[in-house]
Amino acid sequence: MRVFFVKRRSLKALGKFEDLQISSATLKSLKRIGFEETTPIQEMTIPLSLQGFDIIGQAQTGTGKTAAFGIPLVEKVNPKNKNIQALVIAPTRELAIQVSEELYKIGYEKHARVLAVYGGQDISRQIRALKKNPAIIVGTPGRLLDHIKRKTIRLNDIHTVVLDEADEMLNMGFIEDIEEILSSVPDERQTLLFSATMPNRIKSIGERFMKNPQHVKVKAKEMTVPQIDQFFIKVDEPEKFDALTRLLDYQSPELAIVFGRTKRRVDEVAEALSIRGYTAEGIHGDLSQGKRMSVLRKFKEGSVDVLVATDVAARGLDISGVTHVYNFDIPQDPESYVHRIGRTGRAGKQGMAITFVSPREMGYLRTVEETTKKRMKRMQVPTLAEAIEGQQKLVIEKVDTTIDENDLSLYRKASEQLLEEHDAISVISAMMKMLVKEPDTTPVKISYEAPLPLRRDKKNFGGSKKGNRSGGGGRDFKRRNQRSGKQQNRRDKKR
Ligand SMILES: Nc1ncnc2c1ncn2[C@@H]1O[C@H](COP(=O)(O)OP(=O)(O)OP(=O)(O)O)[C@@H](O)[C@H]1O
Ligand SMILES: [Mg+2]
Repeated sequence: MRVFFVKRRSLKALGKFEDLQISSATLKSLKRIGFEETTPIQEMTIPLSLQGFDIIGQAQTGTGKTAAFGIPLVEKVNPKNKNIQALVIAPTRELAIQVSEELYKIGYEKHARVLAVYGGQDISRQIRALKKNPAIIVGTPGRLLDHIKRKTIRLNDIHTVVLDEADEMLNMGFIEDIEEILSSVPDERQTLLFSATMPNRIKSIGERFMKNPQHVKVKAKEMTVPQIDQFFIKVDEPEKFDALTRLLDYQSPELAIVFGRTKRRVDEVAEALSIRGYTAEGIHGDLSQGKRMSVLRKFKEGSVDVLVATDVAARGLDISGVTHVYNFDIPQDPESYVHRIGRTGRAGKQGMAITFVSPREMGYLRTVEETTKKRMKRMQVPTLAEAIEGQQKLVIEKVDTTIDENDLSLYRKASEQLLEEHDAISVISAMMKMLVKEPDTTPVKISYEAPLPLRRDKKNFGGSKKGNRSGGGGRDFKRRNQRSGKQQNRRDKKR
């Protein structure tokens, strides 16, 4: 196995798509999308993929892995062939939809037909769509298997299989489905695995399904992108909700995702935020597909500005405008942390991630830091005064733009009258008070959630960056990885 390393930190471009032997039709599609230059993972994997190599592609979140596998995939599609030629497997329905949309855009000029098949959508509708001869199928494992068993998907002509979020797909919750799907695909195929994280244990599982895989890793000092400012707040479980609302008031995120550990947690936090006057909605695996899609749509449009989610939204989702990620509960796995916070700071944009950690969970925090090779800075919960100050700043910004962008002549007379009766500061203060969303203390119900079990080994607690990376974390991982399939399934059901 050859290992390629490219030393680049983020989305900084390396080269031109024109130099990568891509057809003029696809170049035209890329132009239409607005991709001008390649990202490092694209630069490195597209030529190898076009040459037919099996690839394990690893690069930080938000650095263009979808197009890295998508462009060669589209290039290799023969639009005249009526059979399915490529398969992309993704862990969640929303991600399958998103990837299919991006492939559609990349394949637009080549007329490469793309179809997403996923659970929760009427299967007969999918069967009708499958009869229209899509060349590329993007799907979730369960529904793909369903179609394979019904023989509504024929895999004989498939030349490429992509596992997006490969480490997740090869983990215990999904591995059996993946094995079954791959056994139905011709052996003479190209297999591509992509993810921001690729623990060695999982990589070797992946290699079982590959021939002479080329490992392309965009090398960076840290596993997370440098544009994400990472903080933690040490907070007792019962204080978490008020800490969250203070942060939301103080930081006024454009769009924020709050990750919770369980579905109940997500429901309760979303409900409690709504009661306190935020436009928040929850998303998790127990909701109907229609509801999941409508929540996500509202979030993308900005009519919901806080999305409360389980790990179902942790991987792959690319929603522009997500400025803040809050880990209401610290994730159990460092990989989950990397993907969760990677919902912000995408495509070179700035982002902020704040992780709540209860005092006895500090071991998990250190394990995350050891894996990502990045220290989180400690932050304090904003004070009430700071929260109000944050809201005032928002009002001041709004006032500035209103003055800049509007004709206010109709309001002058009333304003002058007010100023005859009161001094200017009193008038403005009163208006500020009316406009500022003052912290709300309406009682809400958040059930107590026990912190994660104490990590036995708490090595590397000090401040040294050079900690023994396989210390406490390594041992814990081993224990975790030995969980039975049943336990893993239970974990999957929780989200
Ligand atoms: N060459 C490019 N030029 C500009 N923008 C790009 C380019 N390639 C991808 N992007 C944009 O960057 C964003 C992130 O891309 P993508 O979703 O593929 O990231 P990813 O590496 O798969 O992240 P994750 O690990 O979270 O799945 C998307 O909005 C995508 O449109
Ligand atoms: Mg991705």
